[in-house]
Amino acid sequence: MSACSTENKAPESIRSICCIGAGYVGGPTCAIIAHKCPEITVTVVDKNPIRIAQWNSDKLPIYEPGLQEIVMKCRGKNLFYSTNVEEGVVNADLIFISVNTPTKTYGAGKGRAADLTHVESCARIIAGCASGYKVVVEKSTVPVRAAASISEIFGANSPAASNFQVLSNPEFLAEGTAVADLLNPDRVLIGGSQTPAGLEAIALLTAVYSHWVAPERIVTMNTWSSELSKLVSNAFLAQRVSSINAVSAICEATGADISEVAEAVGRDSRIGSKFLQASVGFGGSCFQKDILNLVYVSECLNLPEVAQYWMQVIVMNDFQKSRFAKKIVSRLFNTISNKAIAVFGFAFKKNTGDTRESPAISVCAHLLEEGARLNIYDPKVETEQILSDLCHPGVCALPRERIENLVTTHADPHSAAANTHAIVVLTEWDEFKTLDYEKMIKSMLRPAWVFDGRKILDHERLMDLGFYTECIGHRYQRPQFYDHCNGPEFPHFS
Ligand SMILES: NC(=O)C1=CN([C@@H]2O[C@H](COP(=O)(O)OP(=O)(O)OC[C@H]3O[C@@H](n4cnc5c(N)ncnc54)[C@H](O)[C@@H]3O)[C@@H](O)[C@H]2O)C=CC1
Ligand SMILES: O=C(O)[C@H]1O[C@H](OP(=O)(O)OP(=O)(O)OC[C@H]2O[C@@H](n3ccc(=O)[nH]c3=O)[C@H](O)[C@@H]2O)[C@H](O)[C@@H](O)[C@@H]1O
Repeated sequence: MSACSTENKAPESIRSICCIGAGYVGGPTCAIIAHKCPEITVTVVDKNPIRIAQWNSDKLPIYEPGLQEIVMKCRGKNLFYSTNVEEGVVNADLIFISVNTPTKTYGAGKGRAADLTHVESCARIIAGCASGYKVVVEKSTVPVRAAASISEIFGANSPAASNFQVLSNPEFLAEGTAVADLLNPDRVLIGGSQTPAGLEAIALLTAVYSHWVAPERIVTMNTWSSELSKLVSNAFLAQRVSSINAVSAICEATGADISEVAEAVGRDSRIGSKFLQASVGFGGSCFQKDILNLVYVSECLNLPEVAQYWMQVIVMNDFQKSRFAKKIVSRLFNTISNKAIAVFGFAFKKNTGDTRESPAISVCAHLLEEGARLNIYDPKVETEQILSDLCHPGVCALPRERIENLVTTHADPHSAAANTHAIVVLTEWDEFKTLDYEKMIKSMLRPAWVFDGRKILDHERLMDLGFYTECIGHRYQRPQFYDHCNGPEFPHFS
């Protein structure tokens, strides 16, 4: 397959890479490495045969703009996908561990700590089959000092593995922009032991990224700083979203506009304008999990005030999601039982089909528990995924059969909106901005509502067309309607 080093000493350069984990990170990252480093053989391995078959097919398992073209260009040349994890490991100079590290759902640290089962299993597989010189790179997001556990597993299981160098190289790509982020990263972070052998391994990995990343963007540091920096980066980003969302509630109550406030605040160069887009709440597989991880690390270090500080970011996010869902019920005369509602968007953000921790899941669950019938449209999320998310234990109090009865997925937004009382926008897909709302309102029941959880629609125009609207962070109702809705005499029919 490839010529990796069989000796114990470091090769002059990395010729062969294996990535364990063909997911949202391993897949795109390795495609870019293969694309930019034609002399390196890159093999992505995964224990999930379906995922590997999809990577080897014309329909990739994940949607990322620009990814398909790069995979098609490199696949079969220097980019391979396989279920044979051991073979991939044995043949590589450098091994990325890019497996999932979800929040623990059992035992010590349940609901907070990162579940490192998959990382540990990779370490044991590597220790069990690899020899010669290997650089093992933590790409997965892990708690600080996880690399020490990997080294310990190596040392305890195999004399050969006790010399493997373990680096931390966390990934900062965002879904939907993974290709652009990987091609032009703000920084590549590499942490390693500050010994001669550690520095040698850091240099080898640096040389891989140097094929396309400028030297000043490759930051090296000690392993623990690198591991912690990843958790802290996500915590800071999520904290900005929760901060602006907290202010959005004040805007809705006062008549201030969150976009104007965000612009005014973000114009301060010390604050900056990014990640100040108010929304129905942040989602995605990582923000919540990584903050919980940070909370758990803080608790374990007997720093309860630090733990509570970061926990508040999640508390605010939960508040935002439930505040939005409750507002929908309230505006629809406090009862949505048996009312049809169109849901536009189910992915956790635009340009991805990923629904992990999507705010749409909890908002839809809330509406279903109130008895609503949901017509869901998302351009990239499959029906089975939507049902599986809503029927997942602990998400919605209703039995699966009832959820399946109440939820209908649609292949186009116009059919989703027909005969409904309201449209609820939960993902900021660009196509929602240019839909024919004039045609749509004619097929809806009156009053026809739009609840814009992403602040992407032209509400003045929607109101001209006859819609009543609600939007995160801004009051759009005409004054007389607003007074009616919010006054003490607001009718309660339930
Ligand atoms: N999704 C994202 O945008 C980002 C994720 N991360 C981090 O990267 C890591 C991976 O995340 P995703 O790619 O989203 O996860 P994912 O769930 O999409 O992919 C992980 C893959 O690892 C495979 N796997 C697990 N254990 C295995 C084993 N022992 N042998 C072979 N394959 C195994 C699974 O089958 C799965 O296909 C996580 O730690 C995450 O926090 C970091 C930055 C961005
Ligand atoms: O570790 C990870 O998994 C990744 O997590 C995030 O990336 P991602 O979750 O893919 O997407 P983001 O663009 O960060 O959006 C996260 C959530 O916040 C929401 N968001 C984001 C920005 C904003 O201003 N407002 C807002 O509500 C998005 O809609 C989405 O639901 C980080 O941006 C990446 O740097 C990191 O690598």
